[in-house]
Amino acid sequence: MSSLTITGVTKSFGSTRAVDDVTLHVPHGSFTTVLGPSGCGKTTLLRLIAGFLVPEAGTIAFGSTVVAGDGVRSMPPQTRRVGYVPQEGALFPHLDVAANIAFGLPREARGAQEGRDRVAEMLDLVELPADFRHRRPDELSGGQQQRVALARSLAPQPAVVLLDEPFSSLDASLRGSTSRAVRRALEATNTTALLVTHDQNEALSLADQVAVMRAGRLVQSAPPSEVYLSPTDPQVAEFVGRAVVLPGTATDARATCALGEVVLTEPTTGPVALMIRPEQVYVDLAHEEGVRGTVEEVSYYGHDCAVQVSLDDGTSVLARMAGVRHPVAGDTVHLRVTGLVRAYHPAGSP
Ligand SMILES: Nc1ncnc2c1ncn2[C@@H]1O[C@H](COP(=O)(O)OP(=O)(O)OP(=O)(O)O)[C@@H](O)[C@H]1O
Repeated sequence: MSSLTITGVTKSFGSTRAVDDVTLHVPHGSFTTVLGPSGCGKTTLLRLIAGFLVPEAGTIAFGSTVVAGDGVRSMPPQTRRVGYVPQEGALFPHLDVAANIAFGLPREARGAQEGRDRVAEMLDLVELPADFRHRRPDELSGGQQQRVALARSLAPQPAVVLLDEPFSSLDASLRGSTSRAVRRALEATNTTALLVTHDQNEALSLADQVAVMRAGRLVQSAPPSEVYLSPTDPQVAEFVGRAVVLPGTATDARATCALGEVVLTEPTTGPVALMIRPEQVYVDLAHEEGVRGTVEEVSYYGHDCAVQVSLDDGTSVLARMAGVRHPVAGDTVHLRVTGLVRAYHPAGSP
């Protein structure tokens, strides 16, 4: 295993810059998710790392070994020691689970005890029963197939594992349990991994580091809580979750806006856009503390609910609260902001 370092990598298709000057470091043994909307260049980035594509600028290094770029002859995929887990359909349908997992092992190991031991070890690692080794892929559920695909990619002890939306074909509950099992397997083997997704919850819940891409560029890479609570701009804020963005005026550590006074993550001064997460908006049903508004709509999800409130000044604000006791449309409520708020200066201002 080794770290992965991408420096100033660019790749175009005709006039489309699919990956534009991307720099990203994935530390040894850590898990990074690459999050971005459709067409932002996520798959192209993975294909560059795997060696299926060659960058026109920049370098890609596994540990201290440069595998592509800067005058180095691009190392072909088969010599890069990369494990690749695609969306679905990755397994060879005519081979059983054991043969699929052993596929990437040296030929002499495959039929030998060494290969059988490695298959058993990998099945255990991805939390599948040992007797699954004799099943064919069509005798497995989608989630089990993806676990086998991961086992196959890990068997030859790759330097880096790349996962391209590996859970996108699974239904919601299977998706959660499969992704957590995959995460545990990668952690147990101290594997350096990069997972591409357009699912915000998946990106935030699995990763040590989230790399957000937009139109070919990497716009932020940081731990999940930092991307969520301190996104680099309001667009990232709205992409990684629901956000209330309000105009305000900042004076040092505080700012005023339609929701009253808020405390800022970093002091600043002047006109700002304030990014408030809906769960930071406290809905007071019992007291008349905070800014008054009228509930327009309540979306009830069981564990929590989303409450759309129209303030007396006409500003519409989304709040998220526990589903145990909630208001109904037409109720008068009072809102106040809890926790720290990120302020952005309007484009063009210092
Ligand atoms: N082989 C290709 N030839 C021409 N254009 C391509 C090629 N591969 C990708 N592109 C273009 O490059 C851009 C980035 O594509 P890419 O597949 O990397 O995006 P993505 O973020 O993975 O999207 P999705 O989430 O939909 O899979 C898109 O505009 C796409 O049309």
